[in-house]
Amino acid sequence: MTVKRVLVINSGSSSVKYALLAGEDRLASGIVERIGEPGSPVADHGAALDIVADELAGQGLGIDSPELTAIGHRVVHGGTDFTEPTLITDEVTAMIEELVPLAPLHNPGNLAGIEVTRRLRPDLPQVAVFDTAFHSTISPAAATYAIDREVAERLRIRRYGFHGTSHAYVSREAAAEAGRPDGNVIVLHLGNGASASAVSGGRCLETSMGMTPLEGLVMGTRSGDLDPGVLTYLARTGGMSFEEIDTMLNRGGGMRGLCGDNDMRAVQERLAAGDPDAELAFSVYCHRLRKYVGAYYAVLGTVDVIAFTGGVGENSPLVRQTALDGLEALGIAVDPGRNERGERVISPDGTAVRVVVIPTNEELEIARQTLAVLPRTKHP
Ligand SMILES: Nc1ncnc2c1ncn2[C@@H]1O[C@H](COP(=O)(O)OP(=O)(O)O)[C@@H](O)[C@H]1O
Ligand SMILES: CC(=O)OP(=O)(O)O
Ligand SMILES: [Mg+2]
Repeated sequence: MTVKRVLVINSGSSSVKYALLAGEDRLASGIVERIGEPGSPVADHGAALDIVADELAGQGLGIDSPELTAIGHRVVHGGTDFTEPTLITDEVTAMIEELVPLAPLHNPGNLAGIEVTRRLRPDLPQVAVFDTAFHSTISPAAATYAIDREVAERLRIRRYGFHGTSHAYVSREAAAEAGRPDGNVIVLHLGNGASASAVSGGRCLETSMGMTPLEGLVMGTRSGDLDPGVLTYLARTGGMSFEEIDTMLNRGGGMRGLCGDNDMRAVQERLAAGDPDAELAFSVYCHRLRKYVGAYYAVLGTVDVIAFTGGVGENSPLVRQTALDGLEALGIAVDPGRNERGERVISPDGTAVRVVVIPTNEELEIARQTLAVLPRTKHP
């Protein structure tokens, strides 16, 4: 049996990541960054996809390869229309287009990627894997904002949640490794964007991002949770336009807003040097995390595993230690030696809750979900 090859395209707001997988093996992968930023040679997502195509061709693994079975695309917002990976047709791209107002920073880039690869390979099945899909199981109690119901329904305002591919992959790995595939897991996905989820028996019960990827944890450049009264105050008294407010919260908030640096490595270097702005930023970041761990403990009732993932979660012992500090009464603790050495299990033996570090693999999960769709559908 030949191993099926899947090309995965992960278009973000300002980057495109790609990976070519043969079964579970990565044959090639890369990233094109700073798309559309001032001074960047990469003008838009179309230009980024050209670079991806060139890089693959340069390794003899071109998009035109007859060995390719399918192409899988990350699509950030699937609204309530898409709760499963979906074979891409003209009708599907039109529906993704309709969701652009709900994810203006993300869905246009996803669509640009889809357009390029469909043009290059109209013969191949292409599948959309949605960030929101894994969270479609959260209850009405968790999904509903307490605002006017008619307005909310008309404008599709509710909690959708994001990073679902990562939460699905990491929660499954964490539960299986703990010997508790039906267990309760809290996943902390800490990258540039950051989100938490509460998962029970493989089903998502709660997640920290909301209608957009702005709610919840403190992120690199996004504020996370905020009193909604701040928005009206900024407009009415601060004299800011909605565009300015949007930019301030999405691109000039989070760690960047608090201390000027959005990269956690830089923040930690300044912290070590005693910089008070970095100290405040770091403490706000970790306090918010600890608060969500406590909240999701209550949502789940009992917790088997807490899993850290994403660039910060995988690489920062200091964040992991600080975020879970003082939770011994809940059966949560971090062993300093294991944590510093970056071991897979970082809790001490004998504690009730296992704390683990699991590198996320969104590309592998997208490839798996892409292949899972194929037997169920016929490429038109
Ligand atoms: N050794 C490290 N220590 C602390 N933070 C790190 C380290 N390595 C990477 N990071 C942080 O990871 C973040 C990027 O996470 P990543 O998951 O790669 O991003 P994305 O959300 O774009 O996929 C950055 O804030 C970076 O500072
Ligand atoms: C949805 C989202 O926040 O994605 P990212 O972390 O890639 O920006
Ligand atoms: Mg990411």
